[in-house]
Amino acid sequence: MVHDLELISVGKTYPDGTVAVSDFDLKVEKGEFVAFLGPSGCGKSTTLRMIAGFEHITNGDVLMMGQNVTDVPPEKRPTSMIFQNYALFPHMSVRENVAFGLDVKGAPKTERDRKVDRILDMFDLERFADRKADKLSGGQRQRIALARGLVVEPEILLLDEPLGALDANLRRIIQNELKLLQRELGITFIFVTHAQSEALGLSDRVVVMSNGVVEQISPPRDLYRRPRTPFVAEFIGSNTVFEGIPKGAADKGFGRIETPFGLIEGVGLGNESLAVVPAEAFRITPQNTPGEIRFEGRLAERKLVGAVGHLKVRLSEDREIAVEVSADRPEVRALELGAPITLGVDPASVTLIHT
Ligand SMILES: Nc1ncnc2c1ncn2[C@@H]1O[C@H](COP(=O)(O)OP(=O)(O)OP(=O)(O)O)[C@@H](O)[C@H]1O
Repeated sequence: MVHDLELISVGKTYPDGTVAVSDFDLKVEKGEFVAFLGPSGCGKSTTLRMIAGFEHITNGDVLMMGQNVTDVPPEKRPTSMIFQNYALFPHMSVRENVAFGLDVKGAPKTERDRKVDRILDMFDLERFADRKADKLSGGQRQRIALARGLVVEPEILLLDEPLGALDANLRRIIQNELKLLQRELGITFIFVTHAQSEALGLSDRVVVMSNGVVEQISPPRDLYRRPRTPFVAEFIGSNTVFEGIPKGAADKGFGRIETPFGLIEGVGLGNESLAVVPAEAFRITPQNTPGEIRFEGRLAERKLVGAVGHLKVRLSEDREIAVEVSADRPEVRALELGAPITLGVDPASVTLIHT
C-alpha cells in the first residue's frame, strides 16, 4: 500500500551538534489527521520542517505518495505549511496573501484568480479580500493562513501550532472548524502541538515525542489506556505509575508485579516492572470484589468539578495518588478528609510497561 507520507529512520543533527530528532519512523495514510505532541524542544517542529523541506535531513528518507522527496525543494513537494505566527505579509491585502502560495508555485494568472476567489468564498473572507492583513483580528488572520495553505491544493497540510496565538474560546471554535474542514477535504493533516487536549481531541493518531525520539504512535485513547513507555504514562492524563518487581510469566495477556502496595495485575506480556493505572480506573469499593486489585488509603483531598470528583488518596507516608470518580455517587459526597477509603481496580484497565 502506498502511503501519503512515510518517514524512514529520519534524523536531524544541527550544525552545532544538537541532535534534534533521531530514527523517526512513521507511515501516514491518505486523509489521516496525525498530531505530533511533546514538551518544548522535543523535536516536533524540526520534524515538520523536514517534511516540508525547509530543513535538511541528516539521515533517513521522506517519501510522499511513494516517491522519495528527500532532496526535493519545498515548493515542489505536495505539501503546504501553516506557521504559528501565520507568516502573513502585513502590508499585503488578504487576496495577495492568499495568492502568494500559488505565485510561488508559478500558477498562471487566470487559474490563480479563480482558485483564490473560491477559497476566499469557502472561508467567508471575500468581504475582507482587499483589506491589509494587519487590519484583521487574530481569528481572521488564522483563517487567511489556512486559506493560503489550502489554495495550493496540497495532498498534505502541515500545521505548526496553528492555534497557539488564539485565546481559549476562539481556539475551541477553530479546532472544530479545522476538524470539519479536514473531514470535508479528505486531505492529510500533520499537526504540531504541545497542548494535549488539542492533540487528543483532534487527531486520529498521536505521535508522542520526547528528546528527539518517538515514544509512542497510537490513537488518542490508547495513549491513556495503553501507554507503552514510562514517559507517555507520566505525560498523558493523570495516571498513577507503580514500580515493582515482575512476578512470574504473563498468562492470557495478563502479567503481575509485586509493588509496595501489593500485587498488581494488568495487561502485559510478562517481565514488566511498572503498572500504570489511569485516575478514572479506580472505584471506591467497600466490598471485596473478586478479581479486583485493592488499595487501602485515606482521603487527602476532594474537589468536585462538575460531574467529576477529583480525589487525592494517601496510600502511605510518601505516596499519594490521583483518583477520578463520578461526583454524583453518595459515597463520594459522604467522604470525609482523613477517612479510610478502599479502592478497587479492574486489572483489564491496568497496563504493565517496561522501565
Ligand atoms: N537552528 C537550530 N540550531 C541548533 N539547534 C536547534 C535549531 N533549531 C532547533 N534546535 C534544537 O533542536 C531541538 C528540537 O527543537 P524543535 O524546535 O524541533 O522542538 P519543538 O518540539 O518543536 O519545541 P517547541 O514546542 O518549543 O517549538 C531543541 O533542542 C532545539 O533547541
